[in-house]
Amino acid sequence: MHTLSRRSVSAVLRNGGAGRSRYRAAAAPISSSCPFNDSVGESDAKIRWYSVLTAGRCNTTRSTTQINLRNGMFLGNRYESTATASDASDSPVEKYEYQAEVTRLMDLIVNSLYSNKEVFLRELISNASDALDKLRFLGVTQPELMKEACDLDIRIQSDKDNGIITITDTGIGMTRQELVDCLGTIAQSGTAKFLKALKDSKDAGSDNNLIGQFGVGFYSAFLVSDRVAVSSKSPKSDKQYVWEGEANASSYTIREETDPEKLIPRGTRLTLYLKRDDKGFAHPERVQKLVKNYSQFVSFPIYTWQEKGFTKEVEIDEDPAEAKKDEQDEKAEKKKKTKTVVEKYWDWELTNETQPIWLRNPKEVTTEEYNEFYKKTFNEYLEPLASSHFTTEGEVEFRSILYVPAVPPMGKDDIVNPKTKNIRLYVKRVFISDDFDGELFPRYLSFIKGVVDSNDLPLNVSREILQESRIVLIMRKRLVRKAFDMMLGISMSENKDDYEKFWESFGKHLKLGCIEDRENHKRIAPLLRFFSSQSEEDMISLDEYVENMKTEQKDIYYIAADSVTSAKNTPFLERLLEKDLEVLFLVDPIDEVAIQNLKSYKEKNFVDISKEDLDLGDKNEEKEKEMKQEFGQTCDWIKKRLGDKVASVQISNRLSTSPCVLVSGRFGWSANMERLMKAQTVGDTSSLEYMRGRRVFEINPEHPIIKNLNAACQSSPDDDDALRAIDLLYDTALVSSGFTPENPAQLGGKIYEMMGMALSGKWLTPTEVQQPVFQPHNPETLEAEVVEPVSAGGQK
Ligand SMILES: Nc1ncnc2c1ncn2[C@@H]1O[C@H](COP(=O)(O)OP(=O)(O)OP(=O)(O)O)[C@@H](O)[C@H]1O
Repeated sequence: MHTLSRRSVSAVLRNGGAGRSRYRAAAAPISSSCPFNDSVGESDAKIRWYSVLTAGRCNTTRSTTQINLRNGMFLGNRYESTATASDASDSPVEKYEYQAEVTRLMDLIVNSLYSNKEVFLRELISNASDALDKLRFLGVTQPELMKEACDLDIRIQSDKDNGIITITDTGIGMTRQELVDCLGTIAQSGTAKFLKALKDSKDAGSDNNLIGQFGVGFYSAFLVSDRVAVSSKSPKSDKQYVWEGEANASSYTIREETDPEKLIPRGTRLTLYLKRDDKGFAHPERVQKLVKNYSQFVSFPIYTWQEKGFTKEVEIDEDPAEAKKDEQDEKAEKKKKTKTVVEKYWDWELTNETQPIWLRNPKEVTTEEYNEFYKKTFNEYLEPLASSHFTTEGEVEFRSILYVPAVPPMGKDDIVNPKTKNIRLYVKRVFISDDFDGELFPRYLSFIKGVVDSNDLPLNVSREILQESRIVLIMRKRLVRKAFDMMLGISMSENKDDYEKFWESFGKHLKLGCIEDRENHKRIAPLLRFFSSQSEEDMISLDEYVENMKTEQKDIYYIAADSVTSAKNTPFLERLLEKDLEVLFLVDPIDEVAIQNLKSYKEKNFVDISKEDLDLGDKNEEKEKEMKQEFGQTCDWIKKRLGDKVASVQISNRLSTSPCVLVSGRFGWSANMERLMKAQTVGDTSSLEYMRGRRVFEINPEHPIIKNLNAACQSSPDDDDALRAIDLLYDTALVSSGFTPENPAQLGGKIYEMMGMALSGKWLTPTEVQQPVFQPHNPETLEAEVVEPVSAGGQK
């Protein structure tokens, strides 16, 4: 712990922290570049990779703000330059306008009724910690950045009488240009996410919630401050600059720091001038409590400035009358009187736990601590569903804590976007990156969060190294295995709600895994859940299905449809239900492809009951032969009528109440797949015709319609009514089997025609039917006039 002698305490108080009056600014040109891109002789592509990750802000601002070429520098929207100093400093003060989004954000923050304002400290400490991380990382290859001999730490001092808080870090700091780029614009940070969520959210009342959910980074300082000063010294520049902004202002100022008392060796000092109602935040005990509460797991020491006391004995001045009395008392002992007093002084106090939690012995870490670490590190509000803390030794050494979140991230495209910043990679405790593209986890597992600390990777690890390294490959395998162990743990837990939550949030991810990760099929399959013909309300696992299989049942049956209702009413189910065989209902668009990729589970094949050659294990060759003899000719006759629409007509073994069904060829698309493919095809769909495969028309020989047609085939195969019945039968089978009819209007026409035939003579005589009930009164305007129906024996 960094402690100061009591004498130095007052010096520290005067200088605001780290004995920094030794450092003086020397005149030197200002770096004209982005923070970490192209400075300090940087040539190493590896570093540039990290630089791009961390300094995206510079690149994005160029297009959105005006470029003023002055000394070759990008100056943002500077619109006024004035030499009037707002401070003791006599350096010129330059005024800049905020980017439009920042103004909007500031407006929101300043006028927000957000009650949990204390998050400001968490956000600012997190920025300080990031700045220290960046310095430590860049310092590996550019030791000159760390030439100032100061510890990597964060110090928070508060002045409760004046309502001022200062937060000082010894991190990477900001050059003048970086102050403009970083604090006057918004980049791809949590703040940008906040703004996006705000845009997406229709409910204006949720603004306040969103501040809490995303954090608004640096600007959260304005939740509690009227005025904020950011004094920063980058190791890439010889000068220190001060950024100053006020709540409710559309501009900020930048000037050089020239007051020697205020110079810092490296890093950034934020001074918050608190609003009248928020001055309570400057109470040292409150600051300490907030740090303990929100920033316990920041991996750099955080010191807060605290009043301390120690007890000592002091002599008491004696009362003269008493003294005289004592003198007279010869037997009295010659002993001075003392009392105990408390001596007060101020000193820095280490306020957080600095040993990273993942380096601790798992036996000594409580679930609450793991959950707290998760919430603080990943800015989460809900506890994780599971966590796993482990160390691997041997070939590759690393420590890790992984978490399964309770909810998916905001944003619809996350399932296909592996870039989630969910895994924080450290090498020997140095933070390296959280920007991965599937290197540590396959994209379908990109929702897993956690930290990984490797002892084997080099500190200057680049993306190329990550992608090609054998070490990373082994790490990935182990991480994936641990992630599956966690998920299996949730699935086997007695608390069924947890797995339901998990499945709702990440079920789709696992199904994507069936398609993308053949190697882990055995791990994914037990985690899958489906509705079934015997469980329409609660999803079942494949294990439950297998346990419920009939002794003679060889396969796992499934049907894909667009809903449970469609699935349970499909004609394909008829015989299976009769035989009490369970059928899985695949109602999510991705289900069918996922199951087809799995192929089997516990040596039982998945069988689509809407495809040809369905074997229900009850083949009766004798009966089949008989049926063929009786209906063979009818099958040929129907095939002749339907032509190329079907590949063949066969006698069905899967129907009991429907007359017929249209099944897909074994290797072709099911009706469900055909529907999905059509929905996804843009433009001409004719190519789909080639890909959909063959269709087989199956007839139910027990059904009266088929029996009737069989008779027609024998007696009058050319009868128009019989042929039209075949057409209608085909079209109806198309619809009931889940396909889309090629010409729905024509099908409607056929049905009306049949209805007409069925109803003719039932209520009206043929002549009455000929008379229209409505007649145009005036053919030009087509206005209709109701004509009283003729009542000639029939009913209206
Ligand atoms: N203490 C600091 N030292 C160095 N740079 C800082 C410091 N505080 C902020 N910055 C710079 O200002 C930028 C803006 O900070 P801000 O907090 O608004 O966003 P962020 O940290 O990038 O993301 P988030 O919104 O998630 O906090 C940071 O990216 C960083 O470059």
